[in-house]
Amino acid sequence: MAAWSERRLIEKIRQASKSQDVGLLKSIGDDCCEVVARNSFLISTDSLIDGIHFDRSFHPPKLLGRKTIAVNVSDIAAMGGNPRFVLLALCLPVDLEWDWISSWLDGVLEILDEFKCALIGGDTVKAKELAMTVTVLGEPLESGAIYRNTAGEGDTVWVSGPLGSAGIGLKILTHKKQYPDDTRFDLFEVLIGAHLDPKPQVALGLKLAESGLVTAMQDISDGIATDLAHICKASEVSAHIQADCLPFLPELPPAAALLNIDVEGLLLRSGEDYQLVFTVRRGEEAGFAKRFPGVVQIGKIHSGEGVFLQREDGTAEEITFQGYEH
Ligand SMILES: Nc1ncnc2c1ncn2[C@@H]1O[C@H](COP(=O)(O)OP(=O)(O)O)[C@@H](O)[C@H]1O
Ligand SMILES: Cc1ncc(C[n+]2csc(CCOP(=O)(O)OP(=O)(O)O)c2C)c(N)n1
Ligand SMILES: [Mg+2]
Repeated sequence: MAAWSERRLIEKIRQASKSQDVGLLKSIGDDCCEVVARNSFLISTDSLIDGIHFDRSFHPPKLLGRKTIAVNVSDIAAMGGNPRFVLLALCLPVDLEWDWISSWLDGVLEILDEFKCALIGGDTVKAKELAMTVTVLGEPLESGAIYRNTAGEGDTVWVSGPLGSAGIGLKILTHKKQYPDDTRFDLFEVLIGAHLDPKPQVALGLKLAESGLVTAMQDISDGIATDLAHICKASEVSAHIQADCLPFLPELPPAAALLNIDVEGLLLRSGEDYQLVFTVRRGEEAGFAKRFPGVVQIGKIHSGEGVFLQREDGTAEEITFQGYEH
């Protein structure tokens, strides 16, 4: 199978990236790109490394291309912004097949198109290991971005959708790698999809920011135990969440039972769901779930520090920063 070549790859990127964006003065092909700043930009960068962030043996390249952009766009969603421009830095082993990187790029371009986001530059180098770094620029609403450090006592804590799906999805894929003939997991495509092709909550993030009722927000990449702890630490408050309020898909418990994995641990600690966790200003929680279908109230902000889980049986546990660790 043919290996990739730098000139061919950059030509494919250049051809595919002819953006009509009026804010784009200079795109791919010069020392820098040049964009017009209307107000301010939200700017974030994140890397995906072979063997750490993905397993090429089961991650289809096109879906990995989508995920590479999705996890970065999710950081813009978490600030209540709109992703506009992306830079792509690629470290590629010399023997990487052209078909693989070409499909990966097709996934990148597909999701960028879905978010009306333009690829405006990057870098391509030969390297020992496969790694991709994405930088994304987004625009906040005129009313401003939503930060992590502005949750207040009496605010309620919410999540945008089911937790633990991506975590169990990864466990299923890892199991199927070892036992390819185990057909018991064929019913759990939705969980596998949550790992392979996560959906960043851009539209919801914008609506939440627009509502003026959300005091702090963050995306869930490392699990709520860690990501809610970021909000608490930055805001100098504590959060008390209810175990029986944590939302999950109906497919999760039977899949977890087959693999003998604890459901609560998946919901709190597995990460990569790219849902939003956010706080709603005190006294504004009534009617909030009706206004934003799918969002779920899971707890409340108090004084003090840390994140605490309360169970139905009356037991409580501190879970501060107990999410995914590299
Ligand atoms: N190598 C680095 N140099 C400078 N800033 C960094 C570096 N690594 C992380 N940061 C900053 O630390 C903060 C937390 O990073 P991270 O945990 O990766 O956030 P996220 O979960 O949103 O990707 C961010 O503001 C990020 O820009
Ligand atoms: C092969 C493989 N092993 C483990 C994981 C699980 N995993 C890798 S990174 C990660 C958390 C998110 O990554 P990070 O780089 O911390 O994102 P950030 O918080 O910077 O957005 C998880 C749950 C995976 N996706 N693939
Ligand atoms: Mg990061």
